Amino acid sequence: MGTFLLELVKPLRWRWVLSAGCGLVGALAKTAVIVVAAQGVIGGLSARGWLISGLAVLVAAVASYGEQYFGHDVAFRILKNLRVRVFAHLVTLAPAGLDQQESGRWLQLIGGDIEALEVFFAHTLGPLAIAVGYTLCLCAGFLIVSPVAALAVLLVALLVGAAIPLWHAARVAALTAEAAEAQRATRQYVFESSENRQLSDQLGITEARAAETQTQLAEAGRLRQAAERLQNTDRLAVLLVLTSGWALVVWLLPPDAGALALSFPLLFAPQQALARLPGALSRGLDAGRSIRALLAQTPVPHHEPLGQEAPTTASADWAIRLAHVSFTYPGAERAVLRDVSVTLKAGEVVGFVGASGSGKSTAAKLLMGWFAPDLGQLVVTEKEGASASLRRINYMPQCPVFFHETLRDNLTLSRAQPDAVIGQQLAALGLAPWLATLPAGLDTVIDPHHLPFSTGQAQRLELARALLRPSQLLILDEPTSTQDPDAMSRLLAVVRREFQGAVLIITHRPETAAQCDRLYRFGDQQVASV
Ligand SMILES: Nc1ncnc2c1ncn2[C@@H]1O[C@H](COP(=O)(O)OP(=O)(O)OP(=O)(O)O)[C@@H](O)[C@H]1O
Repeated sequence: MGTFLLELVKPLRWRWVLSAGCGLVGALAKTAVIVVAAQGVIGGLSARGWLISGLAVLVAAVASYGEQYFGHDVAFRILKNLRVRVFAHLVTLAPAGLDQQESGRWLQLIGGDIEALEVFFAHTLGPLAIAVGYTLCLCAGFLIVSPVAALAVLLVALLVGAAIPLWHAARVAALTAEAAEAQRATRQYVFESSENRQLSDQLGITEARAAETQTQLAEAGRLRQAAERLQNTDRLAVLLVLTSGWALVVWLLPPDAGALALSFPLLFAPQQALARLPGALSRGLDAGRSIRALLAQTPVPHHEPLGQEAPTTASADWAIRLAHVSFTYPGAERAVLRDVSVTLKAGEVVGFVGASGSGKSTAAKLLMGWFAPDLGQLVVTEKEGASASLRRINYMPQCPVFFHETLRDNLTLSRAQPDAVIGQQLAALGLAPWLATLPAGLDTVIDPHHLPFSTGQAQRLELARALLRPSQLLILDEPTSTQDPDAMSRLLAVVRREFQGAVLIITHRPETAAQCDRLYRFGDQQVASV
């Protein structure tokens, strides 16, 4: 873990050293101001004393600024670098690696863990380095006056800066872990509730979910408050250590070191700043562990990436085939498919039918190259059987997905495409009358939480999106589940007319299956051609 964290800060080490250096100089300058002021209280200040304290105030101010500036510079650069790395890695894991993963986990990682690491570098490592350097300088200062008093200073510094924070951490560790878990669960719940707001409205459970969110937030708050309360006992312990140390040092110091004796209780601010260190340290280490685990996650073996060449439509000879394929999901014990072969050819509409869980979507994912088969092959051919690379595939998932963008951008996925072409596609799918009701037309901004269309229209819009993007294979996952039989026939007729590539339909509906050219029936790890 240490190596991973050091690796993050390595390119920024000089900025970090500058921040810690400024912090140390600032702390020493503040101490000089305190001692000179104590001297003033005891015997009045000479002109030299005023000059020294004036200079020390100036140095302390500049050094504090430097510490904050460089410290935050390091922290925000780490924040940026980590976010870029994590997002880039998520892209390499998608889609198979993110399949069936909890969104709350990603939110916690991106929102909570990366920020915890930023805090770790800005408010944990820096103060630790400053406190260690400062304690050494303080002991050296006292050593000149009295070696025994220097030992007492070291003891107080260790108690305030290490023993009390560690004692605090031991009591607070379980609470912190529980609070982090509560936060993750709350994020997942809030995320799901807002994503499925429409469904909650339909079922009349929106208020119940809102109340549950309040309860979860209150629980997370309660855990945080419990951790805060523990700090009061720490403050008391620090007060006790400082007053006993003070009495001891006053007794040990020679009479002419009155300024040091008087200022003693105010000399341990850098050590007191470490009060929360172990908590932040363990939170930082936990966050580091989850981020490292994500970055170490290797992409699921999949087919070679889709070709980068310009989008293409299928030639008449184009075909894609799973040949004698067996597949078990990573970590699962039972194979979903065993020695299965299916072929899809340009111009054909093929249906996958079979019971729920029989492996229809899995076969589609293998065709899309999300996963590589354990045995057998994914074969793509064109022009009289010559092998070809897997190019553009369009997948229309069961649940339509819309972004908070204009209708145009939702349909073209931000590619330049003439409005006339989009309009024709919508008209072909029977959506022209609906489009005419939108005052802003294609410029209408779609709010994913308040969709301005029905579920059936949403599926047709998704199909329009798929047809607007030239591809060789179009996979429709239950495309007609919310369509009435007439609308369904029209929809399939449009697909046949508008699309030249191979079409795969995954369906449970006999009416849809009846309209396919060929069917594959899935069941018990096997597939039969019907
Ligand atoms: N990412 C995954 N990781 C592990 N197991 C999975 C994953 N996706 C699906 N499965 C399992 O693989 C089996 C086949 O699932 P699949 O989704 O392919 O079935 P299906 O025939 O498409 O079902 P449905 O008609 O309900 O969509 C099921 O037992 C399912 O639980």
